Amino acid sequence: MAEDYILETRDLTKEFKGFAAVQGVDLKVRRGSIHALIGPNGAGKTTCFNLITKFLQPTRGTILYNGADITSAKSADIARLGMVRSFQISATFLHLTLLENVRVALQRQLGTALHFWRSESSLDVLNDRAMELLEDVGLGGYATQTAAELSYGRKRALEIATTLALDPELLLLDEPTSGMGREDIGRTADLIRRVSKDRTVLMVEHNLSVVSDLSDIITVLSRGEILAEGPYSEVSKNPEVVEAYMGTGLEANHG
Ligand SMILES: Nc1ncnc2c1ncn2[C@@H]1O[C@H](COP(=O)(O)OP(=O)(O)OP(=O)(O)O)[C@@H](O)[C@H]1O
Repeated sequence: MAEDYILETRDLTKEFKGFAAVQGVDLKVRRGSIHALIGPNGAGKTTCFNLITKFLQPTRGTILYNGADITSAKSADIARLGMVRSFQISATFLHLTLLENVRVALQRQLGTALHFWRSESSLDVLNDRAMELLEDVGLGGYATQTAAELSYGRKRALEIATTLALDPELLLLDEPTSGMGREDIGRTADLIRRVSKDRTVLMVEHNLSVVSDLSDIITVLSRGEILAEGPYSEVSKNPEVVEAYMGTGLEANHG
């Protein structure tokens, strides 16, 4: 049976003044999987994400989403197609409550459905859905607090709730545990596992313990190119990968 890929890149390449930050990348993300993109600093992970989400235009190559060529699509079109990148914390409204923050995200998604706003009961529906999303990310008990009052880890969870409000089919997570302490890392990993149940997750993540726990498939980038791909058990034993990570404790980081 043919594999079902939600996202595919072919020969994806981005050059900055002749320097190839991403070169000839053929990435295949299987529907329903948690797929991690890892690699040493400067490997091209962020550039890849920026290309996929159309923040950057590739120098050459093709990007297919659900089989459709989105290489020339606009960044704003991508979310409508079901591919959503986790918001940066700066997109959170600190003076609003958590419930209001999620409601804003839901309203954004429903923005064009004007008829929806005509009835009072539709606002209740919105509140109920916002509450559900907060509960999904473990923030049900904080709904009436302002975002400013949250710990760093919980702000990141709120960011995931506002992202889920857009009901993504493919969720792109940008270093979801960066800057977190051990407890928040564990909570975030559980959250990612939970929200991945009925969607695909592609994440750039530096914490290899999180990567090994969560990922079905790992793509290792090095100097803009794919160095290895497979489950963590294979990839972490690959001598080229170990060498690329030399001194960064690829094995030591695990567990
Ligand atoms: N706008 C740009 N102009 C010039 N060079 C760039 C630009 N963006 C990225 N680069 C270069 O491309 C390479 C890949 O960068 P990128 O940020 O994609 O790597 P990364 O794997 O995300 O690294 P990190 O783990 O440190 O975030 C780096 O050498 C970087 O200096």
